[in-house]
Amino acid sequence: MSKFTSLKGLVSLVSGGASGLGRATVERFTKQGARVVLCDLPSSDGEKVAKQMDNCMFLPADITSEKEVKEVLRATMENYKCLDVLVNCAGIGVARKTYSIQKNLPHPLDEFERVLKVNTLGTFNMIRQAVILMAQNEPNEDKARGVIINTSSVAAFDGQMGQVAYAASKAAIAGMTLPLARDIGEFGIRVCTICPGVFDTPLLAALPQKAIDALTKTVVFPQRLGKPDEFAQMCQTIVENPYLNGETIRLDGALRMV
Ligand SMILES: NC(=O)c1ccc[n+]([C@@H]2O[C@H](COP(=O)([O-])OP(=O)(O)OC[C@H]3O[C@@H](n4cnc5c(N)ncnc54)[C@H](O)[C@@H]3O)[C@@H](O)[C@H]2O)c1
Ligand SMILES: C[C@@H](O)[C@H]1CC[C@H]2[C@@H]3CC[C@H]4CC(=O)CC[C@]4(C)[C@H]3CC[C@]12C
Repeated sequence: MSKFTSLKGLVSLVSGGASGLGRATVERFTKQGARVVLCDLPSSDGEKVAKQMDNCMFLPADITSEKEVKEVLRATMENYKCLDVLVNCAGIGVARKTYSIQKNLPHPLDEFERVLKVNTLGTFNMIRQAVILMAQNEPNEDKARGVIINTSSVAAFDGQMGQVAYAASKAAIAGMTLPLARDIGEFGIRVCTICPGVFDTPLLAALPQKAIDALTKTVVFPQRLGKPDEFAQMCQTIVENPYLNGETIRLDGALRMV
């Protein structure tokens, strides 16, 4: 069976794999026979989560650190001799308006910078180093060597009040998708980005229940929060469809945030 027609045996690196959408991706990929490197912060549940799964190892790193990501990729090569799939799930959110007139305070610049650094720079840091490994892979019959999946958000297009930093960071990830595909297509590496709507994860749980209920009511169909495995299923679909490249895919039940 040609490589990438199933997840079986593929060496996959999932950032943010200790929680939420990343964790669901690690679970689905390991169940489908992939060998998975779970990358997350040292302070995360990464070690515990990896131990609960077959063919999964935890390699701690802050995705914004060039040195730490380089070490994760080195260790991936040492343990698995290659890297086939990268799924970038690691990310943070913040709720902050551009200007709080009540406090006469503008959006803190360091907060804006932090969100862009983790979500956008961190995602690119993973990609720029993973490509080096993928480009060394033996190509399959279709000359394919690797697949990269990024996580943006519907906020990239329907950013709400208080989400200027988050929306900017996610719009940048969506904006990177096509130029990345153009840059690394010559190595046989495909790039796609998923824009999730509202999914039932610890990140969303930071919202008050009333706000979660209000957001859920704006999902057209099915009118419920997304299940993290539905995100993971989209990751599997992207890996297994060799003609899907350079695309940004909304996965949101037709939600358009107001
Ligand atoms: N949950 C949603 O409704 C939703 C919707 C759209 C997009 N997203 C995006 O999906 C991704 C996953 O979100 P989630 O809901 O699973 O969140 P989550 O908080 O459950 O998981 C995020 C994971 O990323 C890790 N992480 C954060 N900063 C990191 C860093 N610097 N280095 C390494 N790991 C880091 C965290 O430790 C955590 O394990 C995020 O990028 C988020 O913006 C989530
Ligand atoms: C579509 C999703 O990416 C966003 C929709 C609502 C956002 C949340 C809004 C409240 C924020 C509170 C906070 O300080 C942390 C981040 C948020 C939970 C934020 C995360 C992204 C979503 C879920």
